[in-house]
Amino acid sequence: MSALSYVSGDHHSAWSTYLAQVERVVPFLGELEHWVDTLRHPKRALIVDIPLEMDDGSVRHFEGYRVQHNLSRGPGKGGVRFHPDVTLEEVMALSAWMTIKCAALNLPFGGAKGGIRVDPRQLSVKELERLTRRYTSEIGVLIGPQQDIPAPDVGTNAQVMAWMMDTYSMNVGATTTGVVTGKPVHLGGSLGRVKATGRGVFVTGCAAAAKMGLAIASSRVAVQGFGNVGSVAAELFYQHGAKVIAVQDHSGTLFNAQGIDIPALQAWQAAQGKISAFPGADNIDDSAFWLQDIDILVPAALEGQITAERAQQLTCRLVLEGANGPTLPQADDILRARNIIVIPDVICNAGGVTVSYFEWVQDFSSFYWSEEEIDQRLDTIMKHALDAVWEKAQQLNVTLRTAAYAVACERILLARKDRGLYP
Ligand SMILES: NC(=O)c1ccc[n+]([C@@H]2O[C@H](COP(=O)([O-])OP(=O)(O)OC[C@H]3O[C@@H](n4cnc5c(N)ncnc54)[C@H](O)[C@@H]3O)[C@@H](O)[C@H]2O)c1
Ligand SMILES: N[C@@H](CCC(=O)O)C(=O)O
Repeated sequence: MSALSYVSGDHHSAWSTYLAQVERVVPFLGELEHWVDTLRHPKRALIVDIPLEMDDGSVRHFEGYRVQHNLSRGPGKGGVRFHPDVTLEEVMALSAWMTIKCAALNLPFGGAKGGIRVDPRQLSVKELERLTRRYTSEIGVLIGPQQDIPAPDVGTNAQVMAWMMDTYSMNVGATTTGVVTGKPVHLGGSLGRVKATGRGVFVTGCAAAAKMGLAIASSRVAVQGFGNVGSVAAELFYQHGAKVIAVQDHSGTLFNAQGIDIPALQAWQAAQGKISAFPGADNIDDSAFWLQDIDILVPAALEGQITAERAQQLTCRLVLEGANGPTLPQADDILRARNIIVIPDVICNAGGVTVSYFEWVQDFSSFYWSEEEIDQRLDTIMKHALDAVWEKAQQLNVTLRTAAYAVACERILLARKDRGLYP
């Protein structure tokens, strides 16, 4: 294994977490181990400077990235994150998790990710549009409907995707809907995409709960992150009779032992831009979130949230990783020792990229599917992927994460091997 010169070596970074996860699958790769080093090397990493004229006339510079981790199985695919903590190493890890995710679901994509180190909440809509357009032009050398297809992630949404699509289209001189997914439906977006990730979390959660003999309707759930992923997952659990007793976002933590009224919280969040001070629950200390008496935990915010210490404290039986990389490797070991089942990010939150794949296919054929058709296909793919990984975990006697990596890495490395190395 060769270390990358541009990596910090920080053992708590998302990239370190990803590398540790790869390490755990190596004993199960057989002769494909010969190729595993390819997974430790992003194919391309672009750093861009984005000068932005602010509304007051001043100019600020922001750092942006697009990383294509692996392209062995198809064009790069993965979201764009706007967040003040974004770094190159984080984007590398997020792009690598996309490689594993797309292969675990058998989608014809490699893995990519992008981001800008910025707090989008501090920008006006016009500043955000200018920032997005300049970023899109700067990464234009890498993206394209057959090269690399961005999508939403933390801090971005359908509007940001519309600006990206429009900027790319202006630069190439033709409307190119297939360059990004997660667009508004009237601009070539797919029905079902907005709710797809949360829906996938719920569907895989139900399938896992059924295998464990855990009844959703009487379960107690805690959700960290109340954005695109967390709020939809919470809504589906609520609709199916579960009590969502704790919700946390960047502004604070809510608790209601009788269950929080999720539609009311969604309305509050939409109006306030945060969950804190919601009148239908108590505001509790953030650290208390991890101590509640629950059956199911849905981390749906950022990486590294389930530390070894928190893994010891959790009372749940099931963790559904809506977020990418929420569990540190040491915590994974503790959860396994405590018989807490973790449905890993690369399966659990794959509903989003799966419907992104549907969107990309629909854009190419200019033939659009009904929401019912999309939901049915999504549910089938998610359940099938979970079943395959569950069976693999039993066969190898490993966690579901390592089993998912075994399924995915076999596909990626076989593609690498058969494509060969020489130009
Ligand atoms: N959007 C997608 O389609 C998609 C698909 C798969 C995975 N994911 C992953 O899901 C996670 C959430 O993404 P999203 O699209 O819902 O983002 P989002 O921007 O819509 O929401 C993020 C949420 O996390 C909360 N948050 C931020 N910092 C926090 C902190 N320190 N503590 C608690 N909460 C905090 C925010 O308040 C917000 O509620 C990310 O890990 C992302 O990579 C997103
Ligand atoms: N950002 C999302 C969605 C990616 C996509 O749709 O391409 C993820 O992490 O899976």
